[in-house]
Amino acid sequence: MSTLEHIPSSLTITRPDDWHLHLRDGATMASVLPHSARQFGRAIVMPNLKPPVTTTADAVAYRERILAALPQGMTFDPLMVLYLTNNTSPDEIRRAQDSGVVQAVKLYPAGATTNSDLGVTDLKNCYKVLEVMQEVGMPFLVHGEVTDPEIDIFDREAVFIERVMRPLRSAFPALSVVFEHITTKDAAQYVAEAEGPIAATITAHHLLYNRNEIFKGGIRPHYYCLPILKREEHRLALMTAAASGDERFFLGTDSAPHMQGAKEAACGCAGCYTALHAMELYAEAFERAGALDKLEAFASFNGPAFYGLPRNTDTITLRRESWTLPASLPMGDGEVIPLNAGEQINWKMA
Ligand SMILES: NC(=O)N[C@@H](CC(=O)O)C(=O)O
Repeated sequence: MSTLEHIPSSLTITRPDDWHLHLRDGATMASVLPHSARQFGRAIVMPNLKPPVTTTADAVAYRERILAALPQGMTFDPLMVLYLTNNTSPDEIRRAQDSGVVQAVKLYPAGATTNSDLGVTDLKNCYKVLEVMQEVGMPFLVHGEVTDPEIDIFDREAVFIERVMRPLRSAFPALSVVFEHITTKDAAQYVAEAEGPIAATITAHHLLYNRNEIFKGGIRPHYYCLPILKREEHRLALMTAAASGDERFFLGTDSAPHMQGAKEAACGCAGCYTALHAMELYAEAFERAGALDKLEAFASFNGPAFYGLPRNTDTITLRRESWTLPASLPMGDGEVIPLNAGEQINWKMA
């Protein structure tokens, strides 16, 4: 599919799911929801609210707020996640499992990213909890970056594999782990080759861009996210993994809205907003890689297989049609600037 004549004018695939989404809460959530629900049947909803979603009761209440904010006529199944802290109890995991609402538990190493201050300082504090998760089959979603300030920001994921991921998985070999939003060839290779139940999500922006994008013609805060964009060799390895057909790799947008002022600031927040146009961006990435025929497995099959859920039964259609992204999106009482704001994009959700 390297030449234009081989590119289809439209693409109909099983409805995809987003296995890593920041919906936030309140008015922002109400604005994000229709963007995600238009494309995706379900999403793994990140728990890094302020305060974070640390209990089953919090997750149930958050899910109800999401469903109440869903526009009439739209369907969307929010899959809830607990935020692991040093104080999470094994009983909380059993409650979560019994609830049928909580699908996974998330590791935010303390200080790694947005709203991670209450995250885990040392995974050893959580071994009793991880034992129960392994026993009941609760997946562990891992933000895979060390927080050691001595480690260069571009190396934090690779160092995490050696310092945290390998010891974790040798202590809990039957624990299902999702290495969230991988950004390096090291992580792609680790996930492809590791033994046992492991998978990884990959964002659209890490498939499309390398770190030059952050500095093209000046500093461009809307391309700053965590884990940060890496070198081209890493982008290529991620694209190869996503298009390989390997069931361990699946779609997770990590779409993360921050208000314009919080990003365009002296110390701006990390996060790219892609919920508006995620499938269009993934289609663009897979088209450039000559791998449009691999998009459906990555977006719609591999995730449910890993989570033990059925595939969605309806479809979406993407047309190869250029359109211009809005320059900004009103959200709550502010504006969010989507990734590629004001630029042309070659695919359009029908
Ligand atoms: N991806 C980001 O850069 N930011 C996310 C947090 C996260 O997933 O790291 C956010 O919540 O803003």
